[in-house]
Amino acid sequence: MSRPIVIENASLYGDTTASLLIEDGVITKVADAIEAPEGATVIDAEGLVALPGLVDLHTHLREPGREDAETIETGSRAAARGGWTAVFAMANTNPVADTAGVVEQVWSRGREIGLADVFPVGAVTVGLKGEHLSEMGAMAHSKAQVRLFSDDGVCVYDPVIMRRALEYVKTFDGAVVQHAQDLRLTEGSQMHEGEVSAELGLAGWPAVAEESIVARDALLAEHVGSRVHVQHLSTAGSVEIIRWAKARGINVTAEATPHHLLLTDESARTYDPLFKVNPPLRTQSDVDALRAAVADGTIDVIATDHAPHPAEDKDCEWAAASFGMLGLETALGVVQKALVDTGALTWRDVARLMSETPARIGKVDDRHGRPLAEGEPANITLVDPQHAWTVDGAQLASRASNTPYGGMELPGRAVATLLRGVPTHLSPRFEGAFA
Ligand SMILES: NC(=O)N[C@@H](CC(=O)O)C(=O)O
Ligand SMILES: [Zn+2]
Ligand SMILES: [Zn+2]
Repeated sequence: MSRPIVIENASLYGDTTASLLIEDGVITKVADAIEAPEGATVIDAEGLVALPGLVDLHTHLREPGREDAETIETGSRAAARGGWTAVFAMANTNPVADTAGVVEQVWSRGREIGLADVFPVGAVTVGLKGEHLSEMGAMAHSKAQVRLFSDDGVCVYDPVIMRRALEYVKTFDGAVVQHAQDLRLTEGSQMHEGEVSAELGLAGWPAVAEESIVARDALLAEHVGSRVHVQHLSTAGSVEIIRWAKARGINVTAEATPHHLLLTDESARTYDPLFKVNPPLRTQSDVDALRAAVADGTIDVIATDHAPHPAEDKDCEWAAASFGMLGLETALGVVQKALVDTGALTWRDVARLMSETPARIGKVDDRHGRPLAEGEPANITLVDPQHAWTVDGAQLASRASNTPYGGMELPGRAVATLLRGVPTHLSPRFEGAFA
């Protein structure tokens, strides 16, 4: 049995101040003051915000196959440092996570490492090729209990395959998670299609390439009475379509990434491929629409799309570089900067967007995204909103260092993360307490 932990004077959800007692991985008491039991570790959380452990619905861990970019271990460590207690690992690995064997391997490796719960997302189609449905049922009934299926990296483009996938996931209450990108409209695309792409002479990626698929899939989900989740929403038009679909009662949810909530296509002027991402960074008016949608609940989740790439795939000219950027360790700070410090979100909203709702969509809300209350599993993130820090790609836990925020100051960060009462991340100020 581990030693009990007392977290004193934390600001729960940024609202009320309380102390928490944690015993055997469970929150056993929440009170104004708690007398520490014999042998307990006591943490002074004055000034810190306590949130339920964060749940990332969109992570790339790269294992198996691209361990030069990230492993389940380095990615789990990055997750823990970023305040995440659970991550959903995308299927675009090598081999692709399109069988029960691969998803079980990823799930078990996550358990073995123990720094975050790793929930594999299964591929919708065999090899992400978009032609034949994968063995979704076998993945759902494996010990990984897969509920989310995505060909992320590529769009499930064929409407008949998409329809069948939506019908199939209904049998185990799953969802199809879509990377909405019309393949024909984005052939050779390098960045958002607009004034900046025209000036820079880079091939454009029109907003309609995303919006047309979002609209199609909302209609397909309605037609077959199934559930669809749209990944990395990036345009104002996509927000309008999701708003319309929800008003119509369609079972659709959507996520936005921290980078689409902070950065714009103006950053492509640097020609630095660290800003090259799929979908591309859009305009300020798109960013404003995404922020408003996150605040009013049209967008349900903030997910990182943490996409590690080795230096050789980013230290090259823009057109040759891979799409994607790191996100796990910077997400909280970016969200605080873009949304909390600007007054758009409260910390309670952050708990909903980055823990409770992703846990519900991923069907792990019996374990994650739980209330900070007695009897609940002690998955807890302590955030220091005053702990400003300057991002340095070389200092991140990820094996890769492709962060677009290098040199940027972020206002706050996770200073402690507990997974079932076990510290998976402790900033230096707490290391002594646990020594
Ligand atoms: N987002 C990205 O730019 N890249 C992701 C794929 C994806 O999320 O579509 C990757 O796997 O590198
Ligand atoms: Zn994607
Ligand atoms: Zn992705």
